[in-house]
Amino acid sequence: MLKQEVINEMRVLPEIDAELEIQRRTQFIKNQLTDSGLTTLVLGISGGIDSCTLGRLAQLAVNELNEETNAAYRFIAVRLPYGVQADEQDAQASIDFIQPSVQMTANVKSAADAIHASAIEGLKAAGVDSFTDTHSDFVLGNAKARSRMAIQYDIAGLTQGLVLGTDHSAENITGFYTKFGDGACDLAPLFGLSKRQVRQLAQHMGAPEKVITKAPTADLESLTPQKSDEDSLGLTYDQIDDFLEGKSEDTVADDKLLAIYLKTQHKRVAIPTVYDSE
Ligand SMILES: Nc1ncnc2c1ncn2[C@@H]1O[C@H](COP(=O)(O)OP(=O)(O)OC[C@H]2O[C@@H]([n+]3cccc(C(=O)O)c3)[C@H](O)[C@@H]2O)[C@@H](O)[C@H]1O
Ligand SMILES: Nc1ncnc2c1ncn2[C@@H]1O[C@H](COP(=O)(O)OP(=O)(O)OP(=O)(O)O)[C@@H](O)[C@H]1O
Ligand SMILES: [Mg+2]
Repeated sequence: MLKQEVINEMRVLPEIDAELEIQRRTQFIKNQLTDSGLTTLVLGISGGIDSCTLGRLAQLAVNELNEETNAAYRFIAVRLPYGVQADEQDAQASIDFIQPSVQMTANVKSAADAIHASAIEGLKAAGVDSFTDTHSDFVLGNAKARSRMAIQYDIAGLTQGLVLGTDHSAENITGFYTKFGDGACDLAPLFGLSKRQVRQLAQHMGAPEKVITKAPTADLESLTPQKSDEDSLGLTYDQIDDFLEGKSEDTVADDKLLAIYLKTQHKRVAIPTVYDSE
């Protein structure tokens, strides 16, 4: 039955030992970095709980590697605002908590605006112009996420780095990320955790309370700044987490979630070729 198949695919345990998950995922990051022969980890720090948690795990990983070897591993925490960000203080609180080897800022506004304006201009010149302001703003939101991805890969290229991704199972199951934007990365150390389990790890490591308890937001749409993920999805993270942890008895929410899962399946599979349909 689909529900159980999806639960199995998402790998979430009903209960976790936070300390063990921290050690296991830190070790995974260390292994990926040493196996790659590279020296640097790169991650955008938004002010949300996912990047706060993974940023700290990344810093723990490089701290341990530097204690164990003579090499100089580092974590670069990247602020990637689009113009001025409303929850900038939360991003700064995350950085204070993470204590990254390096912190830097790259504003994505000019890159994202240029990509979107070029597309609109070209389409209009070709006589295709039937999109509303709301639709255009939504698509620009995805250009922001893809600009963040491009900048992080630029930084990784310049610094012998790997790009980390914050995708966890509550995000993976909903496909609630931009394809080849924040969905693109070299490793996804939070996969297998529900949203409340990500918060559990953050709490255990001593992350700032205001970041742990804040409402998750993609914050991509300029017309609706700081819109909550739950409003966008029409589901609460408690409903998604209960499903993932095998605890949901809410068949209406389960069906809604499964419909979202099926609709976003193209984001989770390898790029199709002719051989997939033969
Ligand atoms: N059936 C199909 N088979 C193969 N490809 C398919 C497809 N349907 C769409 N596509 C392709 O995928 C594209 C749509 O995907 P995509 O560009 O991702 O766009 P889309 O899924 O429409 O939007 C991304 C959603 O993720 C949310 N998001 C994004 C980033 C971060 C976060 C966050 O929580 O922080 C949330 C965002 O708010 C929005 O609701 C289409 O333009 C098309 O190219
Ligand atoms: N303004 C930003 N600055 C830097 N990185 C960003 C920014 N916005 C998004 N990102 C990157 O994209 C990722 C996906 O965003 P997402 O909103 O899912 O995670 P989050 O903000 O860390 O946590 P939450 O989902 O609770 O808001 C972030 O974890 C971060 O790495
Ligand atoms: Mg966010």
